Amino acid sequence: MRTLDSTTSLRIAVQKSGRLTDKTLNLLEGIGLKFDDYKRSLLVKCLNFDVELLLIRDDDIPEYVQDGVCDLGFVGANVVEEDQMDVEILRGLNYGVCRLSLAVPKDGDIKKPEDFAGKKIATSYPGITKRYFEKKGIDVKVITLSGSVEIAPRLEIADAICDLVSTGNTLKANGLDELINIFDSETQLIKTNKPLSEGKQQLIEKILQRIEGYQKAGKSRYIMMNAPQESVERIKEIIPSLKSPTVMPLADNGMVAIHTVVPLSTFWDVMERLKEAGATGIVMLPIESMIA
Ligand SMILES: Nc1ncnc2c1ncn2[C@@H]1O[C@H](COP(=O)(O)OP(=O)(O)OP(=O)(O)O)[C@@H](O)[C@H]1O
Ligand SMILES: O=P(O)(O)OC[C@H]1O[C@H](OP(=O)(O)OP(=O)(O)O)[C@H](O)[C@@H]1O
Ligand SMILES: [Mg+2]
Repeated sequence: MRTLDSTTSLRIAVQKSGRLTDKTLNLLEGIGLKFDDYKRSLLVKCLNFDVELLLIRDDDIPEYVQDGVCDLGFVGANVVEEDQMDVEILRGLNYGVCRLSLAVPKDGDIKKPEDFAGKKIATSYPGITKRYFEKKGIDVKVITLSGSVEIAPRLEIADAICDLVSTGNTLKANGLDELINIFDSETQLIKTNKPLSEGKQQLIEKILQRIEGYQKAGKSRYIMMNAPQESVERIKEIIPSLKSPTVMPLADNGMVAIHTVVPLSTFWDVMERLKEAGATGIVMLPIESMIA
């Protein structure tokens, strides 16, 4: 086992190849970390920070972080919850959003949790599934499969399944109905509980602040518009600004330029009302990062 001292780089575990890989690497690049060609190696040096990425299977990430082989890891909450490792969850990251659900063959006789008593449930998440039924005091037989779980009822290996669902298309394609959502998941940033050097702790703090800025920016848009001076007060009322808008006079008499930031969720509503209030030339720009 590696000893964690100030001379080693901050090591971050990332899924090597799967649903979380591109989004995690985009996030890391989005907060300003630059990497060499990460497709070629399993251990990738960061070019501008004392950081390295370890690219591994997602199932291995919580254990690597628990053992201090990696200091941080990006992994689904479903895997963290399944493995019950001793790690700290630093924050949720709003991607890889899915749920772990119990699903049953259409028109079958399982309709509620009690109906699962004595039934066989196929899953890649035996820990979460068993704990769910143990809490309810219902006896079930859990069959662990590493993939293609949805096919198990048709092969008569199981009466029901417990698997990840997002759109529900995979369930539908296999003639299954989603019955009970037992766990909501998203990607999480996890940290080792092993002692870390002062330098690493500071770097983690910096990474966390940048992620916060990056997440806020993703949910906001910078907007610019022109408007008659007399519309400014009405426009200010419409814009649910994070900060008060910047208002600048234009060369055209009586016209001003207004710049501000709006939450993406309200953008289209705000845009329509701004037009009604007399704003013209409305431009929306994505924001790369927002520091408080
Ligand atoms: N349909 C989905 N929609 C959104 N997120 C999902 C979906 N399916 C899985 N995820 C999330 O993405 C993570 C990785 O999924 P993926 O299918 O790439 O894992 P895997 O096949 O176990 O990969 P590995 O080879 O690394 O073990 C899951 O643990 C879960 O958190
Ligand atoms: O509700 P849906 O949007 O259809 O998504 C659900 C499917 O996504 C995941 O599999 P994935 O596609 O990652 O394949 P894998 O299990 O083979 O890795 C999960 O295991 C389900 O099978
Ligand atoms: Mg996996």
